Order: sequence, then C-alpha cells, then structure tokens
Amino acid sequence: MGDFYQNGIITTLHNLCRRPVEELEAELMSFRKARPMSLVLPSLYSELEGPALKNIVKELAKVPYLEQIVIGLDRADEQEYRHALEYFSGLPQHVRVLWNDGPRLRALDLQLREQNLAPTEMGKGRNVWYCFGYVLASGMSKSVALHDCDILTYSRDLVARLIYPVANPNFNYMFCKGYYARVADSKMNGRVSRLLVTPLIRALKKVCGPSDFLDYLDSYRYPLAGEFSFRTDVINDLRIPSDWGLEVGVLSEMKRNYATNRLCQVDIADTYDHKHQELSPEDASRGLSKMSTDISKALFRKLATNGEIFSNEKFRTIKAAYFRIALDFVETYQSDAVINGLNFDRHKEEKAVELFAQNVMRAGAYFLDNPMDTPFIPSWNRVTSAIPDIKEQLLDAVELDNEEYR
Ligand SMILES: O=C(O)[C@H](O)COP(=O)(O)O
Repeated sequence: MGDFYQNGIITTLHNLCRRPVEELEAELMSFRKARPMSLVLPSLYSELEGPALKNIVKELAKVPYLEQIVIGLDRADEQEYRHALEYFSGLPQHVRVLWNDGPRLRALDLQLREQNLAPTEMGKGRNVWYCFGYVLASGMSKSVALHDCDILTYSRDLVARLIYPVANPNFNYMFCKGYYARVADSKMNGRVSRLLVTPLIRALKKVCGPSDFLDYLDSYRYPLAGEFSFRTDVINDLRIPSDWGLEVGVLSEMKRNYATNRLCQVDIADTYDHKHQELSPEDASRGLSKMSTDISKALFRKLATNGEIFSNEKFRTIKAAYFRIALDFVETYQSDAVINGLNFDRHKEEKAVELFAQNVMRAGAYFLDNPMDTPFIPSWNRVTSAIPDIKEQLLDAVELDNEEYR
C-alpha cells in the first residue's frame, strides 16, 4: 500500500486503496466531454512481434473513455506498415498509425530539414515529437497520455491512473509523470534511474550548490519513467531532446513553463517490467551506456542554462562526488532488497556505477568540446511559424497513409 508522503515540491498521487479500474473508468467517462483524451504509443515495428504489445492492445480494446490512439511506428517497411494497420485494427477507438519511415512522412521530414527544423536523430524523441504534432493537428483531445510499448506487466489500470490527473476537469494539473517500483524476477531493475540519475542529482547539488531545478527533479520518484500525461496545450511550447535526454528534457520543460503546483506524479502500477537493454560497457554508442551519457549531457546543459559554469576540474569533482554517493546508494538498495527477499548482485551494481562514472566524465568532456551542440527538436509553435500549414500537411499525410495501405 505504501505511504502518503508528500515531498512539498510537486504533488504525489498515491495508490492508497486499490480502487477497482471500473470505478476510475466510470469517472473518466464523465470527464470525456470537458477533457477528451488521446493516448500516444511510440513503437518500433519489432515490438509488434513481442508479447508486451499484444497484451497492451488486448487491454486497450477494453478502454471505453479514450477518443483516439496515435501510434508512432518506427523501423517499418511497407509490408510491415500494412501489417501494423491490421494489427491495431481491432481497437475500438479512433486509431491512426504514423508510418515514420514511409514516403509521405519522409517527404514532410525533408521539408522540415530544409529549414533546419527536423529532428536530427532517429529514435523515440523524434517519434514522440511527430505523434504530438499529429495530436495537436487532429484537435481531438484536451488531454494526452503516453506510454511505451514494451511494458510486460501492463493492465488497463495503468492508463486510467496515468491520464486521470490531467483529465479530471476539477484538477488543475498540466503535467503528470508516472511512477512505480521496477521489481521483476525477484530483483530491482531501473538501473539508470537508481544508479545514475538520483546519485548524479545529489552530487550536482553538493558540487554546484542549492538549486531549485535539482530539488524539483529530485522530487520525481521515477524521473526516467516513459509514462506521462499532459494537457494538449503543453505541446505547443515544448522543446524536447531527440536522444535519451527525452524524459529529463520533458521534466525540465515543465518546470520552465509551469508553476510546480500544476505538476504532479502518480502511482501507476504495483509492479512494472519491460524489455531490458544491455549495459553495453564496450560500446558507448549503445544500450544503457549511451542512455547514461545522453542523460548526463541533458542535465549539464540544463544547469548551464541556469547559469552554472562548467570546467574540466568541475566535472572531475562531480564525477568523484557521484561515484561516492552512488556506492552508498548500492548499499542502501542492497538492504532494501534483502529485507524484501529479493536477489541482489552487488558486483553487477558496482560495475554499472563504474561505467556510469566514466560516462559522467565523457558527457562533461563532450559538453565542453561542443558548445553549439543542441539535440533539441524545435517546438511546434516555431515549426508552425516557419511553415504555417505544416499541421494540415501532417494530418493529410497520415490520413492518406492510413487509407492507402489498409
Ligand atoms: O529506467 C531505467 O533505469 C532504465 O530504463 C533501465 O531500466 P532497467 O534496468 O529496468 O532495464
């Protein structure tokens, strides 16, 4: 059941009494008129072949209150896009699949690229950005939820709890982040969140001094959760990074754009498991190694915009502080694992910390060497100002794709 602790910065909505999903859904049905709801699912074609998405679709087929489901499909050829349309066709909601690699959306991407407005990296950030553009263009919803397609422990409670805080017309929240305990197969997962993000935030507070931004970030129970929801207006002014800095980037944008009493987090699942990426100690361009580097860079960039001045020496100090704090956390997690009867591989945990420490330095060096590198995708406000009919073009392209290949 957990506790009802509030951190005093953003609101935490706990799961205090395991309300039946039907009750939540009945309420959500009554919110539909005031705040129609959409769900965005960034997906890789390969996920259509795995067990997680099959179950997600089965669960979503029972969800009565969603107006629209927008699926961003990456890495699919024509045959695979056709299959995707078929795959999602059983859903009762208004469903649109964005074929990001298809000729129409590629042509649109080229048009944006000519004006330096296109996402520069392939990946989830880009996929999500196009889906958000589509949600704006379709004008069908006032609140939106987003979650990954690799959740193995999915039930429809997750989406109900996730969207509720931004769908209830009596609530004033603009943004809501999901949280949960990533425990599966008798062990604690969430390696980057536990072993990099939290200790690095604490190290930055120690080295760079008090910071509202770092306190704010630290107040999220699972800052890397891929599940969040927001009011549709939020999209217009959102600048998101196209790399693994996406989650941290979205949290930073929310702090910049809204007062913290408009932001919240919600407990969305008792347990959570998903597809695990490899640590990839040998290849920094992959897996959790890349993720940890991108996230560290995103944090440094953000602190720099707040006036922090970085140098090689400072990064060395940050790394040292991070390393010590992270090792203390390993000890803490071990105790938590033991009292809960979970397995805990201390050697593996410390190996991850050693790799992340290296990547903190790597990210620091990169930051100093590349002052002009900003992996941000422009906000839809800016894109619309450069190409006023871009949203109509996106809407038409998606509509035609969905008709032609069905
Ligand atoms: O949230 C995280 O820390 C990363 O996505 C890695 O998660 P995992 O350890 O559960 O694979």
